[in-house]
Amino acid sequence: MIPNTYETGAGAAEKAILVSLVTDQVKRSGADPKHSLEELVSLTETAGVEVIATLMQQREVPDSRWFVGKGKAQEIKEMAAETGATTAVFDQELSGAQVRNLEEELDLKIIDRTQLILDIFAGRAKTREGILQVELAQLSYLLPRLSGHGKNLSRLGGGIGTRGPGETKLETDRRHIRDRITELKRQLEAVTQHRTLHRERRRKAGVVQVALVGYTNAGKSTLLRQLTAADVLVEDKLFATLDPTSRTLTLPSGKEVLLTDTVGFIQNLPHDLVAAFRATLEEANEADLLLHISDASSPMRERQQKVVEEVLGELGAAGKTTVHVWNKIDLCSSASLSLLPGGNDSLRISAFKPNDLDKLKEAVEDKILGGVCMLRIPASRGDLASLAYRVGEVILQETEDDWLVMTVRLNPADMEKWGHPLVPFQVS
Ligand SMILES: Nc1nc2c(ncn2[C@@H]2O[C@H](COP(=O)(O)OP(=O)(O)OP(=O)(O)O)[C@@H](O)[C@H]2O)c(=O)[nH]1
Ligand SMILES: [Mg+2]
Repeated sequence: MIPNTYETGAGAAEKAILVSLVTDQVKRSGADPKHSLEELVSLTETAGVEVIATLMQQREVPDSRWFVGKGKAQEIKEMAAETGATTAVFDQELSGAQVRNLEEELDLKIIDRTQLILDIFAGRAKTREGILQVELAQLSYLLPRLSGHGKNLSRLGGGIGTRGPGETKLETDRRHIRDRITELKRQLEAVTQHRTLHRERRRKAGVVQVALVGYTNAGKSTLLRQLTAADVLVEDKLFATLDPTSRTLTLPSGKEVLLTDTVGFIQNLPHDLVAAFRATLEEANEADLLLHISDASSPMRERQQKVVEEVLGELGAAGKTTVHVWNKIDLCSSASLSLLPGGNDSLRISAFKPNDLDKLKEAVEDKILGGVCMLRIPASRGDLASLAYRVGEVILQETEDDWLVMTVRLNPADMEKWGHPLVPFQVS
């Protein structure tokens, strides 16, 4: 039902004009509209569509009918006629009525930023969970806009914005879509439960979980690949990763942790979308340690870091133990590096430098393995001894009569979570 290719159907690449309306509200949001528009160019190209031009307009508030002003709408129309563009992509969310009005007036397919992101996600989703999440997000987006799509969608055929629920579904009544949303939520719940059980099992077994989180294209999958030799997709495209992948990472001490790659974040990610991807992002929420990866070479690096922190906050993962990692420093000038925000918890690396990877592993080790303590365990309790090995770094182990005396480096937070059986045996 959801094709995985970006073919336009017509053979030649679809051409689009990108439009950003800078309203007072946009100005207040803290996002830089110029950078946001540049990001929209990347998103559009990721969706396999050629960008013909970008237009910006300043207005206090959007026009209720056309979103942009009438003059700007005319300009888009003329430009499309000259260049053969068939689509206009807007950087801000449009109402159903605005989409309909613009489609009729401009005779173009009208897409907004959210729809474009959803479309890319639809092309990326591979696992059952991913596919369910994307469909849920698409339907939640479409429901309030059901009347918004006019004749143009069917006339123009395939291409961006037409993937997913499909026309026949769009024509069915809202009730039908609501039922489908309920059903998708139910199915997702079942998949999520399965994932939760899996995670619980890992936790009980004392497996330390580390999640790579960060803005899209920051280098999370590259790091998973470099650190664990995992065969994961790395691409200079936005949202290359949609489904979480986990691999075992061996730390310098030989201790093993589970490292998970997650979906990237982006600014103006609609709340509905975040909610739909909650199940996937739970991986981040449940991790013992977060590696927050940022692209140090991006002109928007600080804004991107903030966006990620905001989304983590929404997910309830704000207070988690985190290592901030500035990646891609090989692409930074020394001037740009000198302006990079520092702090004790932040590292500067290039994912392609083996020394930097070692630095990162050491930082993970330091965070996970805390202070040294001594455990006195009855020699008969092999289960406790192996738990100690799994949750910490055993520095020394000796036998005294019927006791095992172990010197172990344990993280207090980890002990609190799953080291309970060891607590009565801690002697110093
Ligand atoms: N020069 C340089 N490029 C890097 C570095 N790390 C990653 N890249 C490149 O950045 C691009 C994006 O990398 P990914 O690992 O796919 O990024 P991601 O964070 O997984 O992105 P999403 O899955 O889209 O969220 C790729 O072209 C990588 O080769 C680095 O340290 N230096
Ligand atoms: Mg990725």
